Amino acid sequence: MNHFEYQGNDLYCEDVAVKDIAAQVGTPFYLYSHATLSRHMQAFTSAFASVPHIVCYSIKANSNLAVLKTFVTLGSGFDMVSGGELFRAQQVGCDPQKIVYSGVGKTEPEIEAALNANILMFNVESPQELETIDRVAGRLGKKAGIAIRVNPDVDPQTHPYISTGMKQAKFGINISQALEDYRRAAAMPNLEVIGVDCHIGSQLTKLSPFVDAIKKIRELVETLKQEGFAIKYLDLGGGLGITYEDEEPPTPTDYAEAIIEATKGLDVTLIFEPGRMMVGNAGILAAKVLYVKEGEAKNFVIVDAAMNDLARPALYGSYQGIEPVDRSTKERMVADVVGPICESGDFLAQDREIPAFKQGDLIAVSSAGAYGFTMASNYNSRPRTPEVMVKGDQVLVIRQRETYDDLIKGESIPEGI
Ligand SMILES: Cc1ncc(COP(=O)(O)O)c(C=O)c1O
Ligand SMILES: N[C@@H](CCCC[NH3+])C(=O)O
Repeated sequence: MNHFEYQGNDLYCEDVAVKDIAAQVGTPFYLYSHATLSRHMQAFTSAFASVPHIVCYSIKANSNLAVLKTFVTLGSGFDMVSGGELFRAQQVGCDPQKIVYSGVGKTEPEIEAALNANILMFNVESPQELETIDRVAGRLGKKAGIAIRVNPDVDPQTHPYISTGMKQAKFGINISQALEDYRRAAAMPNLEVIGVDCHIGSQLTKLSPFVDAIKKIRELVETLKQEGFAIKYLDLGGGLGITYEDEEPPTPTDYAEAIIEATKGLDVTLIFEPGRMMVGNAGILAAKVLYVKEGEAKNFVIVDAAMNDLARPALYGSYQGIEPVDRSTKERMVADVVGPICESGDFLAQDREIPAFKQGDLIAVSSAGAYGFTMASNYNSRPRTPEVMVKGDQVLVIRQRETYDDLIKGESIPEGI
């Protein structure tokens, strides 16, 4: 359920017509519904109400400060993966004891900043990282709370680029080696082993990979406890999928039931790092049709948003819905929806049956709230889009459109060239 619905022929976000926002901010723009963001967070937390847990929203999915603040206000913590994300978390006043830090390439300055911020836990992804965190913590006179990110070698049955929990992946430490590394960590003076972590991939539409991973991890948690490790947290990562086209992912309630059952008796606080399911269907990318070109082999609807604004179709061949902002046209056409970028991979949809759009029409690219703006670039020197949040009848511009001056910020022309 989300709050993008038609009233008559006009697409609305909550109480505001999308066309009115386009008139105000121009196109293209990202648009998020505050009510949908809140609803998703509440659905997730209430599904786990019966067990001790912390929700650490995964910043990378959508890192706009207003989105982060919305979640913090509802009690969320964060899963972060860089110094930049820590900075964002601090800007919105997140409780550092609800921050976990994942990622295979944490630098010393980033580790130092996270220790100084007093975050809850580092999800450690390699034996060398253990040593580095121990050294940096020693230098600062601090103890670092750590979990090892365990790679359980489970197939998440998702796109290979976003599958992380198989042994071919760069992520985590193989489950067969994890116990040994836990023992090594226990001997390091500046580390405090407090958890076990696992994240197997993104856009999962079945429960079985989550459950299979937990079965493997459970054994490790039990062994660690028997050996005297004080494992307080079991971080199960994110990964719950959403409907882009016709997928039927588990609901938060189904997911919670399966997880609660699979972790029964472990006596730990569960940590979750949901990203996509919180924000994906809470956002659209709105764009305007520049040209409709009828070709011999294909028709093209050329819009003013492109792969630099929304990379997912170009990067993963992924499906994003294309909806009219005014649905009064009943005629249909089959076309590629493409942007102005000079790449043949610059498409938002291919061979798609869509309304017979005309020059000047507005389109909504649906399910664009996750990994949309956060993966945008300035390729072809295109200023990045504004981001707008609607809350009831309020239109809140939460990021301005970039200017040409923003594009060249930090560049210089050295004398003599
Ligand atoms: C460590 C980690 N946690 C959480 C997430 C969020 O995943 P999702 O957006 O699929 O919920 C990701 C991305 O897949 C991740 O790499
Ligand atoms: N960027 C990916 C998800 C990456 C998940 C990161 N851990 C997507 O759009 O589907």
